[in-house]
Amino acid sequence: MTALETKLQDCFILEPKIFEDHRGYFFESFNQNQFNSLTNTNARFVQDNESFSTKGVLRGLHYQTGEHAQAKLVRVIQGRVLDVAVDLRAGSPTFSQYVAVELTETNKKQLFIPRGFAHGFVVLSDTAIFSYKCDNFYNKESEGGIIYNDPTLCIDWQLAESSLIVSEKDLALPTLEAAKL
Ligand SMILES: Cc1cn([C@H]2C[C@H](O)[C@@H](COP(=O)(O)OP(=O)(O)O[C@H]3O[C@H](C)C(=O)[C@H](O)[C@H]3O)O2)c(=O)[nH]c1=O
Repeated sequence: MTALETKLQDCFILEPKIFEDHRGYFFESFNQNQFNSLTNTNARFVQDNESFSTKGVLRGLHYQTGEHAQAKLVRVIQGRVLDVAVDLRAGSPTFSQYVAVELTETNKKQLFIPRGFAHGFVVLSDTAIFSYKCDNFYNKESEGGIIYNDPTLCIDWQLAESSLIVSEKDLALPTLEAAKL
């Protein structure tokens, strides 16, 4: 496993070591010791999530507030997504900046998104299975979010707006300016 810190402090791209042979492949998708030493955090994940989406589905930008904030370690098991993490940490020198990383079944890259970030992704392949670990439990009452096409963030989702599939809930999310962070 290797880790590369992005321009957003504490947000890392992780690349596992893949062992391939005539049968197929094997890799450790998560190793607590390696994760801790590579990211210099000791996030302890307590919940795993999985979602299936078709092309153009955009989920996000989501976060949980306060003591229910979640750090996430995200990856793609099948397909190809553009994954986006937005720095919303109070006082951060990179506040409102984002990183966008293609996570695919082929590159097997993972993105570690610290607490205090908003997260979202758009599906670039026909379908995608998205799997991620959270270091805090789901808490519906503390759910927050930013509208995906926020004019301040100016995120390039790579797909035409007309091809995006967004839930009613996500379409109703506030702008960064209006959000209660
Ligand atoms: C997140 C979550 C949801 N749910 C229930 C609540 C709804 O009845 C249903 C679908 O939830 P939602 O529409 O919020 O799912 P996504 O739009 O995929 O939300 C996720 O997408 C972005 C990309 C994220 O990073 C978050 O983890 C999460 O907000 O699952 C649960 O029971 N537990 C959970 O942890």
